[in-house]
Amino acid sequence: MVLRYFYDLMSQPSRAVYIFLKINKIPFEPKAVALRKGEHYSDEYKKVNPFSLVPVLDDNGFILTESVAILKYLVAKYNLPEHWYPKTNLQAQARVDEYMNWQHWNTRLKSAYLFRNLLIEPKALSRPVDWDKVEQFRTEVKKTVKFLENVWLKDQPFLCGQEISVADILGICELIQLYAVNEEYLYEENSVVKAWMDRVKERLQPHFDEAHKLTYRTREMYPMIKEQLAKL
Ligand SMILES: N[C@@H](CCC(=O)N[C@@H](CS)C(=O)NCC(=O)O)C(=O)O
Repeated sequence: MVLRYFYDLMSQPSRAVYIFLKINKIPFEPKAVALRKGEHYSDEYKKVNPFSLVPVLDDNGFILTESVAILKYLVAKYNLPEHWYPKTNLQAQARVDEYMNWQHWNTRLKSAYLFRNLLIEPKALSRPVDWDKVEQFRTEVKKTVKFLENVWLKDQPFLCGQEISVADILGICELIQLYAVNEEYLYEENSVVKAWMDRVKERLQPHFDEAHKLTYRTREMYPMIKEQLAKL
């Protein structure tokens, strides 16, 4: 039985599932999909995912989209440890669900829009960075970081309790996207959030760094990219 995984490591939810597969030693056939080359718009890929998005899991013909659904499916299928996504404690499970629902419009939306406005859109559309918009999203990211500190991480080391869960993997993969565009000060200046990120990273190594090689490389190239964008 083959588990095939379609992903692009520049995609935050793709990295979350990738790290999760690795950390739990789940064997899979990697199917990299290069979003920058538009491979997700090919007819072949649309047969896998008509939404033209990554990530996608193909479990012997059972196709599943949406990182949250994929993570929950993997926990159940491989009977993974309770802390990733609680089974017996209904309220603990609901708390993880609560974060995963919250993050779509918060950690993910705000960080992804900032990243998009600094890099993806100016590059793809050959137009200068809209600095007013960037400032708006910086403010939004700061608000999200404050919520992480004052709500999710209030009195606990991980987003949903005393132990790491899938929520932490999703959350850190969204925030770290900002490192690629030199905006990491937005979360690093918050000591509670920074300590949480360090804690989560440590638990996910060496897979965290492996999954983020492309993010780190983008960061190295960002000063040059920024110079090019300034000339548009
Ligand atoms: N809610 C989805 C989001 C999937 C998604 O937005 N993927 C992005 C990459 S992060 C994508 O494939 N974008 C391609 C495009 O918009 O053209 C999940 O969590 O899996």
